[in-house]
Amino acid sequence: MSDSYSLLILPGDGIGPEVMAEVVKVIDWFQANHGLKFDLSHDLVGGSAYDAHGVPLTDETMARAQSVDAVLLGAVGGPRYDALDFSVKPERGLLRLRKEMDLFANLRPAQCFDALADFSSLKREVVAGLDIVIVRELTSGVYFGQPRGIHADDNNPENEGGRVGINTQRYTSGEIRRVARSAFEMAQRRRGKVCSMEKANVMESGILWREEVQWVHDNEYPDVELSHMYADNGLMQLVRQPGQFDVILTDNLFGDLLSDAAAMLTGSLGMLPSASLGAPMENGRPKALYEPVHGSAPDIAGQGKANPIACILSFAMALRYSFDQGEAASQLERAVERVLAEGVRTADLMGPEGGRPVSTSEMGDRIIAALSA
Ligand SMILES: NC(=O)C1=CN([C@@H]2O[C@H](COP(=O)(O)OP(=O)(O)OC[C@H]3O[C@@H](n4cnc5c(N)ncnc54)[C@H](O)[C@@H]3O)[C@@H](O)[C@H]2O)C=CC1
Ligand SMILES: CC(C)CC(=O)C(=O)O
Ligand SMILES: [Mg+2]
Repeated sequence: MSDSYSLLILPGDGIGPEVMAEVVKVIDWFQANHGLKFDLSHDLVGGSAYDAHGVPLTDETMARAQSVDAVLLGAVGGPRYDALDFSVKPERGLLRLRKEMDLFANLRPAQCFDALADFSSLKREVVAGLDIVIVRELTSGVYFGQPRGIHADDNNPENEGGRVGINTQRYTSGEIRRVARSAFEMAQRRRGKVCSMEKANVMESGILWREEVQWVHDNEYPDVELSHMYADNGLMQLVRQPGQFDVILTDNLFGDLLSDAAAMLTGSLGMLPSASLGAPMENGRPKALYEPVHGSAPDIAGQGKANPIACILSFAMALRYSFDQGEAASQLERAVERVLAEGVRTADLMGPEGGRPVSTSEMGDRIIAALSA
């Protein structure tokens, strides 16, 4: 194992740089107090890369991302870039990173800290103690399938407006099997249950998904309890009785929707971290990108209101999955838990009784203080 880990920091747009600044403080703390050494480099992605270079991700940044131990990303996008050509929209930069690094397994844990059980929009008894992981396929499906585009619908005089928009849901059996293995392995380390979600009742890709997940289960992980659910029912069940789930395995689009909904079980979208992992490299560790589940939150950007916890907990996932520093990861998670238990809240976590919310940087400082305590 190398004694210094290389980490590429891509803050991105909107609240991305604000929450990332707090993560950098946390990284500095671990360097100063934990004997860990990080070789940090910073670069642009999304709208900020477009502003500087005319593209949302340069080839140079892509090459750097391929060469480091891990990438940490804030968020991309914003209304300033809405009118750009689709090919250079900020989100294309992030999708290129995911695709070219082949980060097929997106782990999105949703944990309800006890101190926040009253801040979810659901009742305390529904969310208290919640601890689930969504394993979302990240490099295929309808976000990447061909054909795609917006075309003239020339031979269809009955189409008022005359255009057609196309996206294609496409999955190969190999793509399904490899992400299924990630979910089963995650379940083996947890409570041993996987629920796979698709729409096999109306989509052929859903039928293939169900069959291949079942195949991987029966042939390789028969010890894990596997169930299948249609994704629409799955989302309903997630808000009805989330505690019935351990690991949820699903495709790219459904995973995107399910994980934003799962965020509200934890109190705020500002709480949910994620790890996007590829196959193991020669050193045995996976290619990896860590990022909060949330976006660039243009409605609060630049105001010091963003909750940095999702991004900080994403770094905890990096400590665990890329740097083999499970104890340091747990220490950081406990520091977050302690700060929340002390009643420290950013604005997104304020209950109806109000109180004074802390700023993004105050929250970062409190977490550092808890690490030091
Ligand atoms: N991974 C990424 O970089 C993602 C980027 N986006 C992009 O972000 C932009 C905004 O998208 P939205 O749909 O508004 O989603 P969003 O996740 O940026 O915001 C949704 C709501 O949650 C709040 N929120 C999000 N993160 C928060 C945090 N850390 N602390 C406090 N409140 C927070 C926002 O203020 C907003 O009210 C779009 O351009 C979208 O494409 C969206 C999702 C993921
Ligand atoms: C590329 C992102 C904007 C898509 C998304 O919302 C996500 O991955 O959570
Ligand atoms: Mg999303």
